[in-house]
Amino acid sequence: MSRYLRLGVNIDHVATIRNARGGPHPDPLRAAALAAAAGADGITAHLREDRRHITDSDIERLMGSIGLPLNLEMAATEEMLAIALRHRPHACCIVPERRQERTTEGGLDVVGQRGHLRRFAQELGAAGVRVSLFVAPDPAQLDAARDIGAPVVELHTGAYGDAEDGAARAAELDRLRAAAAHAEAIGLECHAGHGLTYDNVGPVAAIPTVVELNIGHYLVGEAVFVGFEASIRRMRELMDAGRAAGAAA
Ligand SMILES: CC(=O)[C@@H](O)[C@H](O)COP(=O)(O)O
Ligand SMILES: NCC(=O)COP(=O)(O)O
Repeated sequence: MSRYLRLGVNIDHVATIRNARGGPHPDPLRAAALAAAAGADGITAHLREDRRHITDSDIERLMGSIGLPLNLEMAATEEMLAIALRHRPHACCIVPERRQERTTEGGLDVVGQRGHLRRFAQELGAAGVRVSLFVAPDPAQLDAARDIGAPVVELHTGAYGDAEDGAARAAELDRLRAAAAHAEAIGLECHAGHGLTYDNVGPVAAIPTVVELNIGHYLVGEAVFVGFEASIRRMRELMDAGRAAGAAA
């Protein structure tokens, strides 16, 4: 029997639209409530160092009211650690961050930053927070994640999403499949996300050892045309269809 695949809805880019005008609308909290109504299993929000979308006040309000597990994405900085330890969300996903980047470009270098990241994994874990590390589908990064005591990895699916349809995309999918199998073999829970769309989600949902997808930008974009709940429900259908196809294969 195939494992349930959770959907974490990332609401960052609702805040991007709000911040374009500086007022309160559209409110990411309302988006979180709609996501819950549409069947999301969790809410993901990335508090960037430059606060370009989600703000401290958003995190505070989300913690108080969403009724779904919150996955706080954050860089491995002292400022973010203090915020996470103050709020103690259900989960923290540690991500790499560059102020100049347009979006999260790659995975963490866990191999090179083992010492630094170990303390974050330990302090957050001791506070009861589920820690995940956002990494490229690279077995060496997964081994390092396990070594420093992180229970979960989230595979960066951006390269897969950006790849041309055909051989390049198939190669990226193979990397994701192999990394997800490796995660299971070494005892890590495996999530995936970034750049997933209606068109590319199926094959990732079919990977049996991936148990959570975090999806945001595309859902918010589609919401402009069909509404936020409808975009989430459609994504959920496509995830379920992908999962079922994977189980039948
Ligand atoms: C880490 C990650 O993938 C998400 O946070 C998502 O991409 C939205 O945030 P950015 O677009 O600011 O990276
Ligand atoms: N960690 C990935 C995430 O939360 C959503 O990424 P995207 O769908 O906004 O690219």
